[in-house]
This record gives sequence, C-alpha cells and structure tokens, in this order.
Amino acid sequence: MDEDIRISLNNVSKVFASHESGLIAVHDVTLTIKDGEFFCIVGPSGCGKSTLLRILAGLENCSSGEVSIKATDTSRPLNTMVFQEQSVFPWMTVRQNVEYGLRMRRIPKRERARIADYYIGMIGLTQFANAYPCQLSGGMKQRVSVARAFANDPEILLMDEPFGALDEQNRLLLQQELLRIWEGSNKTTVFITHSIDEALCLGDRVLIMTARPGEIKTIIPVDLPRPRDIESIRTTPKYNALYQMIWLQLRDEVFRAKN
Ligand SMILES: Nc1ncnc2c1ncn2[C@@H]1O[C@H](COP(=O)(O)OP(=O)(O)OP(=O)(O)O)[C@@H](O)[C@H]1O
Repeated sequence: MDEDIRISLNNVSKVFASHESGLIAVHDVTLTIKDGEFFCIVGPSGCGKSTLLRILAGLENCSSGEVSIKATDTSRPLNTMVFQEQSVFPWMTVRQNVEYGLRMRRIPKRERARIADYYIGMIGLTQFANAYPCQLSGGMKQRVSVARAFANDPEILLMDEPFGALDEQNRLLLQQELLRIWEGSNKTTVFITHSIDEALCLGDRVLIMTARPGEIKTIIPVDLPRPRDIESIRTTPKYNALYQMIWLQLRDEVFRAKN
C-alpha cells in the first residue's frame, strides 16, 4: 500500500445469503482513502452504506474482494465506530464513558483523566463531567459518543450518521465541534450522512453510491478551504456548485431506489 494510503478496498462485494436468492448489498467497490482524510459517503436509503462501514469496522465480512487498513501503532485500536443512536453506557458518568476505551487499554489513571478532560472540554461538557446520561439531552449524549471515540484514539474513525437523530441547531453545533476536534487530530474518518450539506461542510471527498446494489457512482473532491467555518462556506459559489453537482447525481439514484 502507498505510504499515504490508510484504507484500501479492492473489488469489495457483499451478498446477504439470508434473503431469497441472495441480496447484493455492496457491489465491486474499489477505492483508497488517504491517511488523515475525511471521507464522506452519501447514497439512497438501503444502498449499502452501513454495510460498507461495518465491513471496514470488521463487524461484517465481505463476500469477495479485499479490505486493508494500515495500522501504524499496535497499542491503539484499529477503529472506533460512532452510531446514529446514542451509544453511551447509561450506568457510567460522562467522564467514565469518555475514559472507557482508555481504561480497557490499561492507560494509567492520571493520563486517562488528562485525555478525558481535554475531550470533555472540547465538547463543552466540563460542567457535566460527573453527570449520568439520563441527566443529559440527546445532543449532549451524542457529544459524549464523539468525545469517547476521539479519546480512544483509533487509527480510523467510522461514523454512521452520527448526527442524524439531532435537531438542526444541535446538529450544527456538533458539526462545528467535530470539525474542530478533527482538524486538531487529522484522524482518518469515514462518515455516512444523508445530508449533502453535512458532507460538504465536513468532507475532503464525497462518495456517491448508486441505488442497490451499492456501487461507486462517483467520488467528488470537496476543494473548500480548511480550516472550515461552516456558516461562511455555505454562502460561497463553490459550495453551491458542489451541492448542485452532488444533488444531480444523487437524485437519479434516489429515484432508482424507489422504483
Ligand atoms: N444483516 C443483514 N442481513 C440481511 N440483509 C441485510 C443485513 N444488513 C443489511 N441488509 C440489507 O442490505 C441492504 C443495504 O443495507 P444498509 O443498511 O447497508 O443500507 P444503508 O445505505 O446504510 O441504508 P440507510 O441509509 O437506510 O441506513 C438493504 O437492502 C438491507 O436490507
């Protein structure tokens, strides 16, 4: 694998045999993702986005093809996944949730506390560090998931519509927080979203998948400057041109998925 490539998929397909005559969820996907890249995936509902991410996470095997993820440091987890549904442990405080992965890796207590404090501060929950999830709003819980994922310091971060269930204001705040944390870490991130806007605000490239069986329709580079200020990039002609370009491609697939 080239030095700057972190993830490589070669002719990856996934067939679910449980469906009558087999259901092809992902078909012949070949792509590479660079180290430190923020890679977004959009596509119609049911086109295989989550399946592809689950294959990257090692939660699902591919039926054919090859997946390789370059690991540079065996003391760190290879990946961490953030889901749409809040996935914090309800019996743990915010701090314990954020420290969880570090504790599993037996990182010393003082170091754990330092890392947790940093990310709890980044997500603006310092005052809630000792609160339990039942004392938090949905958006706050999702922030904890994001902080936990970054604190875990995996080689790659996999996010499956992490802000999909949030209201617009919370979504905007979390996008900004994610951008800030990501820009400070440059962690290779694969991010599924239904929102073209979100993909453009966050991503370096956007993969548009076809209606099922999910294939690569096209991959669009997002050449908007970084660091990004979400509110101001939305008003630029470049953003509007990219939005139109993606929507025109995606629209056809959304129609195809419905028929
Ligand atoms: N474990 C499974 N067993 C059988 N079929 C599955 C399984 N997981 C997913 N599928 C099927 O694979 C296809 C792709 O599903 P997937 O969840 O990857 O789509 P998606 O693009 O993430 O959808 P959405 O945007 O609605 O979340 C769907 O037709 C789904 O029914």
